Amino acid sequence: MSAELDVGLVVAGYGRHYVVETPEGRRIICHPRGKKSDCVVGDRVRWQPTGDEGVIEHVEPRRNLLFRQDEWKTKSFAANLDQILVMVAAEPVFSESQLARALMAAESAGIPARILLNKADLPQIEAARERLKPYSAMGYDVREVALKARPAESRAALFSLLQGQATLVLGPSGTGKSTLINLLAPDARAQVGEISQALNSGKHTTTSTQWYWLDDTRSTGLIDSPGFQEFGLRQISAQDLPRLMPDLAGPSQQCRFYNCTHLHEPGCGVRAALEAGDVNESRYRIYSELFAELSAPTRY
Ligand SMILES: Nc1nc2c(ncn2[C@@H]2O[C@H](COP(=O)(O)OP(=O)(O)OP(=O)(O)O)[C@@H](O)[C@H]2O)c(=O)[nH]1
Ligand SMILES: [Zn+2]
Repeated sequence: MSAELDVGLVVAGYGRHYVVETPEGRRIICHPRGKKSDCVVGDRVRWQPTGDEGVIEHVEPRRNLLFRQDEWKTKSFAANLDQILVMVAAEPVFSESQLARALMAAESAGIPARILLNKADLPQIEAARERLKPYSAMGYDVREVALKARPAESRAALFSLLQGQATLVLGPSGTGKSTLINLLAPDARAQVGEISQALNSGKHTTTSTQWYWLDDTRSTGLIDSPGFQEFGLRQISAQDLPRLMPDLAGPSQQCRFYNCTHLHEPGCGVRAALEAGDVNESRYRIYSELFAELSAPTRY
């Protein structure tokens, strides 16, 4: 690798096209060298100009990478993250399994995660709060906002959480991700810019991963990624599940058998904690479902 190559940050990815930002803030369309498209938003890269565009020659080693994996494919969200903000809302009713999976993927990648509960102005907030109680009890930071109903207050509360960090926002459709981006990065459209709009013509803009700066000094980054249906966790082995679930980790140390599956063995610490009410039933159900899913042989 030549030291003369320019450095850059990957700020958007559209299939095989990437947008790379220079340290001065200029954005250039780049293509990776070779066939494999192996860079993701958040990557630090070395590139060189080829006319108006550029070629990515080298991807710097990553600090971390958040991805999901099913039987057939691995999908990367972003790299070099400081934290993940998993968004849910009072309505639509969120899937606890999806929430748990996002948190476990983050744990497995070694990235801190927080939970953001939106639409606190709606009456359904009570039920959502109740469902999130086990998550605060197991140590997750759960914040409530009303992005649309109380924007100024929500903005202030979020800024201190995000300042100086690179944060990936994950959340199902309808939770308020666009509302969040527009509230925190009022120039979001301009940041996506003509380059990206041209690359993305014909497609809906939220189908690509996009990095937004929240401040003029470009030190606070918010990354929005496309919605998805399934959050596969094939990168995790069934035996590793309790380690990635903070409420099960402790009890699983108490099991009589070192290779306890926590499903039927005598002297199981996890099931004892479940019976004592220290582990929530829905969490145990999520564990059992994931255990079955990750223990099943791949079908091809
Ligand atoms: N009541 C209430 N509604 C909100 C709040 N924040 C956002 N909404 C509404 O929730 C709906 C979804 O918000 P979006 O920001 O479009 O959600 P999204 O997550 O980007 O959804 P997609 O565009 O489908 O990915 C919109 O109708 C918003 O007006 C809030 O604080 N309270
Ligand atoms: Zn056990």
